[in-house]
Amino acid sequence: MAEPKKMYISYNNIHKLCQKVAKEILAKNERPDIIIAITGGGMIPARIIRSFLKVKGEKNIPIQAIGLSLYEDMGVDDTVETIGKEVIRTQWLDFMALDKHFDSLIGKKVLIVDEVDDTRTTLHYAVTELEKEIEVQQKRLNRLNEETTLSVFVLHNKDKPKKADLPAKMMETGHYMAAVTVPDEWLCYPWEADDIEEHTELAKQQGND
Ligand SMILES: O=P(O)(O)OC[C@H]1O[C@H](OP(=O)(O)OP(=O)(O)O)[C@H](O)[C@@H]1O
Repeated sequence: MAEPKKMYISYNNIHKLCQKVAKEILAKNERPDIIIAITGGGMIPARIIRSFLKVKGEKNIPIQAIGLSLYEDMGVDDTVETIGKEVIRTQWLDFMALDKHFDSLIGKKVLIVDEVDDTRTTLHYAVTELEKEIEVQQKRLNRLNEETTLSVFVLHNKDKPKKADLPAKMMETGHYMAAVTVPDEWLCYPWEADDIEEHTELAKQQGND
């Protein structure tokens, strides 16, 4: 089988994509109260966008990390059709280190960040689990009237059939933000590059600098 086409992305390009989306978020007056980075790919974009979301006189937005990894689930029957991908949770939210008023996500604007939306399996898992958790806490604390807004920011959305969905409301209200939609190619991020100079040059040649 032929190798899929490779798309090289530079650090500068990532920086600019974060800046573009941050501007859009601030223009809509939807500065998040908390950023949730999906490790590992979401960590660098989360850190960059936080700086662009900084507003004078306002506290820095806290970043929390959740660890989600796609695990090849070979199925019981070893045929191609049964091969799926399962999400494994390796790390979750921890409010202990935050300001004491920040005891949950209830009533907050939450920005979930990852680098790529490929089959959408990971984002679906993250959003579903966070929604479930918020609902449980709302019931427990009797805070049912507070509205929580979950948004998603990814650098790249691959234009392909997805294996899972995100809430229709999120998609319809502009709370799903992909800096760019790209063909279903092999995305080469700079943090994986052996030779960053060569990588950056290839990204430049493709206009991704
Ligand atoms: O849309 P999906 O098909 O779910 O794929 C996207 C996910 O896959 C990658 O994570 P991976 O599990 O490879 O871990 P990593 O971020 O640590 O590299 C990537 O960082 C996304 O989280």
